[in-house]
Amino acid sequence: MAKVYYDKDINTGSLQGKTVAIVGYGSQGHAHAQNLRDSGYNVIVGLREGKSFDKAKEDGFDVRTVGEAVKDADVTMVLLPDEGQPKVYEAEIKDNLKENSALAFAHGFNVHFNQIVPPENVDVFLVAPKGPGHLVRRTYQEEAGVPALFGVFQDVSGNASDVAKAYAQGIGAARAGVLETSFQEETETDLFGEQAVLCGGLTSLVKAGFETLTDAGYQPEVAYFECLHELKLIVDLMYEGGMENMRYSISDTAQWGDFVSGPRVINEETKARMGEVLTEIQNGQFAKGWILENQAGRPQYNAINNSEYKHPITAVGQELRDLMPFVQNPIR
Ligand SMILES: NC(=O)C1=CN([C@@H]2O[C@H](COP(=O)(O)OP(=O)(O)OC[C@H]3O[C@@H](n4cnc5c(N)ncnc54)[C@H](OP(=O)(O)O)[C@@H]3O)[C@@H](O)[C@H]2O)C=CC1
Ligand SMILES: CC[C@](O)(C(C)=O)C(=O)O
Repeated sequence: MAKVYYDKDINTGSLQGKTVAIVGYGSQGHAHAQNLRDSGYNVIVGLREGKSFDKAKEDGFDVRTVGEAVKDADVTMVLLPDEGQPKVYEAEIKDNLKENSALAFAHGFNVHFNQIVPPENVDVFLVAPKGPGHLVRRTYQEEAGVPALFGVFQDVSGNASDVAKAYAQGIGAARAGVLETSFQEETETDLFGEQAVLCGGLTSLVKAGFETLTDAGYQPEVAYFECLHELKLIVDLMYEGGMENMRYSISDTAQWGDFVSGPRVINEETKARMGEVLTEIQNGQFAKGWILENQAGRPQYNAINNSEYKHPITAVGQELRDLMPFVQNPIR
C-alpha cells in the first residue's frame, strides 16, 4: 500500500516561521489562507483589486498586489484559475520570487503542460486537495479535513518534500490522508476524475435520469428529489463506509436493482468512452483545446454554460432548495 501521511507523521518545522503568499482568494485560495492562518502560519494574500481583494481584506488578511506578496514570500502558492496563471506568472510572479523560496500549485496543469516554466533557483511543488475549496475550509472548521496529494517537481533546497507535507498538514489535509504523487499523475488523474466521473460524468448521469423521468410524464420535483437530492445522501453513505455501507442501508429491492440494472447503464461501452477521455488528457489534446478556447474568449464555454443554466433541473432545484434553509449553499 502507498504511504499515507497523517498529522502524527509530519514534521512541520520546515514551514514554521515562514511567510506563505496565497495568490488568489477564490474557492481554494480562501480555504488555504484561512486554514494556514488558523494553523499558526504567517499568511499574506496576493490579488488584483476587485471582489476577492475586498473579501480577503474583510477577512482580516494583509492583502497586496501579487508582485508585492511574492517578493516577501518563502512559499508562493498560486491559486489563480489555471487558464489565467501563465500571464500573471510572467508579469508578476516570475521576477519577484526570492532565491531558494518555493513556488507551489494546487494542480499541476500549467507546469506539466509547459505553460509555466519555473526558474531553476526555487523549489517547485504541488499540494492538491482532493475536494472543492469550500469543503477544504468547512471540514477544517469541523476538525476534519479533505485528503490531498503532494508532489515535488524541483528540489533546490533539499527540503521541498518536507515543506510540501507541512503545507498539506497546515490546510488540514493530514487529518484525512496525504499521498505522494508526481505532477504528471496529479494532472492526468485530476482532469480524468473531474471530466469522466465527478463533474462531467455525474452531471450527465443526473440529467439523463431527470430527463428520462420527466419525458415519461413524472413531476419534475419528484425527478429532482430522486436523481439529484438523494444522490448526496447515497454518496454520503459511500463516503462514510464504502459501497458496502450504502448497500447495507438501502432496501434489498434497491440492491437487486443496483446489481441488474446498473451495469446496463454504465458498462464496458462507458469504460471505452472513459478511455478516450483519458487518452486525450494524456496526449495533450484536452489541454490544447482548453488553452485555445480561452485565447478565443471562451465562445463554446459560454454557449454551453448558458444552455446548461436553462436546463429545467436548474429552476426546479432552486425552488426546492430555497425551501430547505438547512442546505448549505456557498452561492446563495
Ligand atoms: N476549485 C477547487 O476546489 C479546486 C481547484 N484546484 C486548483 O486551484 C487553483 C485555483 O482554482 P480555484 O480556487 O477554483 O479558482 P477561483 O476561480 O475560485 O479563484 C481564482 C482567484 O484568483 C483571482 N484572480 C483571477 N485573476 C487574477 C489576476 N489576474 N490577478 C490576481 N488575482 C486574480 C480571483 O480574484 P477576482 O475576484 O479578482 O477574480 C480569485 O480570487 C487552480 O489551479 C485549480 O485547478 C485544485 C483543487 C480543487
Ligand atoms: C472535481 C473538481 C476539482 O478537480 C476538485 C474540486 O477537486 C476542481 O478542479 O475543481
